[in-house]
Amino acid sequence: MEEIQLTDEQLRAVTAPPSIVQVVAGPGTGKTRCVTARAIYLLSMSKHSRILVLSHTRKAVSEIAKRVSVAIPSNRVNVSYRRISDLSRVKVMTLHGFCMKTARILGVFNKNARLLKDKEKKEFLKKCLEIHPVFQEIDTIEDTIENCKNLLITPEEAYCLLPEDLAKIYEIYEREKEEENLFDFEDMLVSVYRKLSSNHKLADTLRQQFQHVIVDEAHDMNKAQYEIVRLIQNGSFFTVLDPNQRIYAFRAGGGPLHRFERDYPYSSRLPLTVNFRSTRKIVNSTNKFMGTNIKPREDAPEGKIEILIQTTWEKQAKEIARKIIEITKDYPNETVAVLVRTNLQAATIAPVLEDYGIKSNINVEKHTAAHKPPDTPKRLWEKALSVLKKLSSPPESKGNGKIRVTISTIHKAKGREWDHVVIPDVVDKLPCCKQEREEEEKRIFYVATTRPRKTLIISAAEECYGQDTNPSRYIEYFRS
Ligand SMILES: Nc1ncnc2c1ncn2[C@@H]1O[C@H](COP(=O)(O)OP(=O)(O)OP(=O)(O)O)[C@@H](O)[C@H]1O
Repeated sequence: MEEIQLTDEQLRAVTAPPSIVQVVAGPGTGKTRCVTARAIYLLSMSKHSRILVLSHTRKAVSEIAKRVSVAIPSNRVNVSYRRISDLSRVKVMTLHGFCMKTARILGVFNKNARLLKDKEKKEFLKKCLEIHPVFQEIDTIEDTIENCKNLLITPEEAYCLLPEDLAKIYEIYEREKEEENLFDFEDMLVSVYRKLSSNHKLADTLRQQFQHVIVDEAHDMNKAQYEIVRLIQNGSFFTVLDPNQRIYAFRAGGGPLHRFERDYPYSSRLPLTVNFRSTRKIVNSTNKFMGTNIKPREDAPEGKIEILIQTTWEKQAKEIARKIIEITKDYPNETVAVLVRTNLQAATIAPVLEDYGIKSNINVEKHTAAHKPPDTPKRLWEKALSVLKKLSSPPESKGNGKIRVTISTIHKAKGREWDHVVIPDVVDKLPCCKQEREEEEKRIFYVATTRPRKTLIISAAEECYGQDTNPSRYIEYFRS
């Protein structure tokens, strides 16, 4: 059993009366810690209450579930130990998992309906494009349809919002899918929302099931998810969020953020102001970069930030490998992560590290797939692939084979932390990467730079995947 230590401001959030509470706080300030402590606190308040904790990723869900199962609250929180031992009253689920389960309970799809898996979806969409050709990249069409559904926009409404061709293909996709008795991932959200919003009795039954709803990382909820949670919460609704870590806008995430205050005008908004994760230097630089004012914890060490600039991508990758060997020699039991924007970066850096005896656990996202990104010219793509081959040339020095690092996309790294973090390819325009809007790119970089506990290494090359590049302007904020 592990006691959860809480500061005064964390304690205030955890023990706020069960009503509508929004904890708005920066990275490393203990939001996830508060989610865990709040679940246990609510569990202890009544022997009948049931608590639903929702998060976005399976990793986050298993982490919260693990923490809830081994945690006891700080002795400053008055709880009944007998009550908190009944963990069956806390359900920790992903938002998608919850919607899937609810869809099944509500019987929103008929018995023979089949889920259209991601891989099949593209093939299915191609068939629809034979009925009505649209001269756009298939990925763009797929994203558009997905986003419409996440925003609860019907095909009829899409005609007022999108170019006619895109609205038409959305309409055809929906029609053909229904005819073939198929449904996709987003249908689960849309159908659950429609069923609950049109049948108040059903929504009421669900509301009786959980007396308290807690949502972690609420800044990445899309409209469909937000509306569903709104329909099933019963007046005790605790959310934690950081608007500066909103990195799923490209999938319509974060849209409902501004709705919260309007929908819940009497909610309590509680801040957390101290970062417990990172060194002073990291907290101060990320503050400067994002214009935030988060305090480092009192005993935070000064720490260091290193900037590496190399002439070529290959030299950069080798320098990163050497740095990792150096770090793990000094701190053999500490964790190291290389955080990237794209699957291609993960695929290209892993073999270089391996040549140096560094093994990688790769954690990439299907939405940043390593297939050719839509706006990459064929010539550039071939060059990028040839980089992969060239990297098999013998390196200068080998590691001892015992070093392990995590290579993760930044999207998969949210909510996580490591002792040492390397961010490669911090350039103004990364080739082979479909860049998001400036503000979103900034938030993505912010998420990456706020993951390390001790060392942050920011790296760039003047040539990436065969293309001339400039080190990003972002780097200036991290120089001493
Ligand atoms: N009161 C505290 N005392 C000591 N350590 C703490 C305290 N609160 C949080 N921490 C530690 O600080 C780190 C960050 O906490 P947590 O992951 O809960 O932050 P977060 O706000 O969810 O971060 P992010 O938004 O960046 O994911 C963790 O290692 C956690 O154990």
